[in-house]
Amino acid sequence: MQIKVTAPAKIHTTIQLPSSKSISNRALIINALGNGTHHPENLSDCDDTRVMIRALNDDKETIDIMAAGTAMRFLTAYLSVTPGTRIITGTERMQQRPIQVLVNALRELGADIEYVANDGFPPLRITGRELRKDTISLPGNVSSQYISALLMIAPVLTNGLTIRLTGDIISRPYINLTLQLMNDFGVRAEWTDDHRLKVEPQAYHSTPFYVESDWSAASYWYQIVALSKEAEVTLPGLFKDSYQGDSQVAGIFRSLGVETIYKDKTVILKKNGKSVERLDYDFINQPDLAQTFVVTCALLNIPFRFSGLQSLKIKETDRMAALITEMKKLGYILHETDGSVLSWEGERCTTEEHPAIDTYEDHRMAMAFAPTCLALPEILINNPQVVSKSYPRYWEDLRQAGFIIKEV
Ligand SMILES: O=C(O)C1=C[C@@H](OP(=O)(O)O)[C@@H](O)[C@H](O)C1
Ligand SMILES: C=C(OP(=O)(O)O)C(=O)O
Repeated sequence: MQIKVTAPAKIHTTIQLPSSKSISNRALIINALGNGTHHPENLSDCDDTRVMIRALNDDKETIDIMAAGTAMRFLTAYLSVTPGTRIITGTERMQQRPIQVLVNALRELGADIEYVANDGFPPLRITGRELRKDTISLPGNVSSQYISALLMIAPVLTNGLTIRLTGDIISRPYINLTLQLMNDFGVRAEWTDDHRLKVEPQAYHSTPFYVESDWSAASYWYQIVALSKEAEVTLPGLFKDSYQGDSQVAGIFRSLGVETIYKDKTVILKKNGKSVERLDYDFINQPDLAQTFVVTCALLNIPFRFSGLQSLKIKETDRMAALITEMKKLGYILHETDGSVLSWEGERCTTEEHPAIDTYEDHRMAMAFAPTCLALPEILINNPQVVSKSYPRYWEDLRQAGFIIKEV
């Protein structure tokens, strides 16, 4: 399927964003580990949360988590301490996303995990058992989801867990998000130094919990305001002191001329037109925002150097390669350095006449490229349904804001 997206001249709208999938999936795992009696409220309705709910509620032998990285990693740890034998698998891409660091860590703690096909990758066959070892060391520079997965099971391990992280730590706000959620469910879990986490054995307490809106999804509305001539967008369900690291999007977009007004658990985005001349930023803590800023800066003609992007190669697609290829269709030549930096110094090539953006089964490719129609006559997006991974109503919300979306 392919759609053509055309932009309105002005935007003045209120958008109800999806709930955070990162918070939803943590709340679900913690609730299951604590045999919670309160069900988390306002859960995301996205694919990644749906597969998590299904996995926790069904007792089928094989669990298919499709493309959900959090579900794959969190459930691998969860199943390692839950009675029974299950196979966990996902899409073809999920079977190429590495899980060895987590499997090695869990095996070292005593877990029974086998690779069903290729060593280091899903599918996995897991038999739950008691884990008694209480210290583990693992690299912090591959995916923070491995660390979050270990942290969430840590309080129910017989002797608790001390986790030592080696190397640089990527996506640290997601580890802090996990600690925060554990805390909300009555468990003390904390950093004891910059590279060490400690959790004593203790029980989770069931508690009413309401999931906030998704700041990563908000980033596309910031982008829309930045690329519009005239726009004001109200986003209920977001607030300043959010648990989500991607709430930093507000500060970065401020330098691209978008002002954020915080008002009673609602934010209002307004264009102030005051933009920097170039943007250099380290995305090590907010990898999911990289696509939004690559596309926005180039279309605003703002040269950039974005570092800390090493994890982009193992996400829904190789996002570095996908960005380079698709931006070229729009006439922008990006450069990759050392697998972790993407930069653009203003170099242009011929723009394709009717560019059609490939989405590579990556929701963020579709969502970050659709707003380009604000600066172009129109944009074509291939396989637009990929947005359901995190933001199923994305296209409906664009329509509500005045965009015209037609199947071609
Ligand atoms: O823990 C989480 O909820 C997430 C952590 C990040 O992954 P990495 O830690 O693999 O960078 C992020 O990219 C992903 O979308 C969600
Ligand atoms: C990387 C992402 O998700 P995950 O790793 O959980 O599949 C994402 O949503 O951008």
